[in-house]
Amino acid sequence: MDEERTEAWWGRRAWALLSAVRERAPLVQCITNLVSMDIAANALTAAGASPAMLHCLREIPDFTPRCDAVYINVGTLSEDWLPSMRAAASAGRPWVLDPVAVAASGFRMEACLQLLALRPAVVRGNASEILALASSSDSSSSSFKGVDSSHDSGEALQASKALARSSGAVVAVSGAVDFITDGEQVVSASNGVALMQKITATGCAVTALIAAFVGADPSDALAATACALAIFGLAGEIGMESAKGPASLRMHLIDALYGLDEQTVTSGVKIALVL
Ligand SMILES: Nc1ncnc2c1ncn2[C@@H]1O[C@H](COP(=O)(O)OP(=O)(O)OP(=O)(O)O)[C@@H](O)[C@H]1O
Ligand SMILES: Cc1ncsc1CCO
Ligand SMILES: [Mg+2]
Repeated sequence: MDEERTEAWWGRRAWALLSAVRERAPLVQCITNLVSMDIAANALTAAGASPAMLHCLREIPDFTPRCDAVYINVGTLSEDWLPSMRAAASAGRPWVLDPVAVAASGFRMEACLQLLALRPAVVRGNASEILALASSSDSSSSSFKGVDSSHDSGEALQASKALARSSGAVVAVSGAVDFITDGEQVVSASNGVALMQKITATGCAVTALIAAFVGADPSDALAATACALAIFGLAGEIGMESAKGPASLRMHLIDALYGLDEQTVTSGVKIALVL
């Protein structure tokens, strides 16, 4: 990094990336879990991207090469879908992995490790998922509780750096503070509200948004990932001003994402270099 990446620099970068998404409307193929399809597609559309929830193996050779980015999420993995995931990940487009509940089973861990070998640009998970993937073995971890994290994001910081180095991907750990690393640099994104954890598949939706940002500007996956996480969190903060609980936060977050303007983004995103 040559120029100094101050908080103001990140604010301008986040606005530039959101503007690029709105202008270019990147086509994002999502092979994602059945729970997340609606919120992920709506988050992408509200941000200005163009989602396509296609997962049929026979469509991938025609469709995936035309996409700007691919998003693969193993939340409701099945044997039928895994070949589609592998084919889409191998289609030569930048792609992003969400290893939901990777420690749920040996099958899921093996699938995620196979996908990881197909060189995702970005991996985004919660702390428990990144810890499990980095240690990449213990499918009977005693602290494993399902799709939600039982660890704070900071606990997975070293694991995320190790995973970034071994996989070549940018790795993001979400939580109260999101950490994003390429194995060398670590950046934090501190936007968001705790109630976002009470809306199912917000993590899946923000990973889809990361794919859209990478699709709009594949030149710097670390910056795209940090800005997508901060912008999604900022939309959560604004949505929280009108929300009465998780269901209305979901609605207001999507409205806020749609309505973000330059002043709100440049002054609202909280991204910093972690020393
Ligand atoms: N305590 C918190 N405070 C602020 N923001 C949070 C908090 N916890 C999570 N978030 C934000 O919520 C979003 C989802 O992150 P989370 O870590 O809950 O993902 P996840 O566990 O993969 O979710 P899911 O599996 O439901 O999709 C991220 O944008 C993250 O920054
Ligand atoms: C609840 C749930 N189960 C499988 S995927 C998913 C969405 C949150 O990750
Ligand atoms: Mg998740």
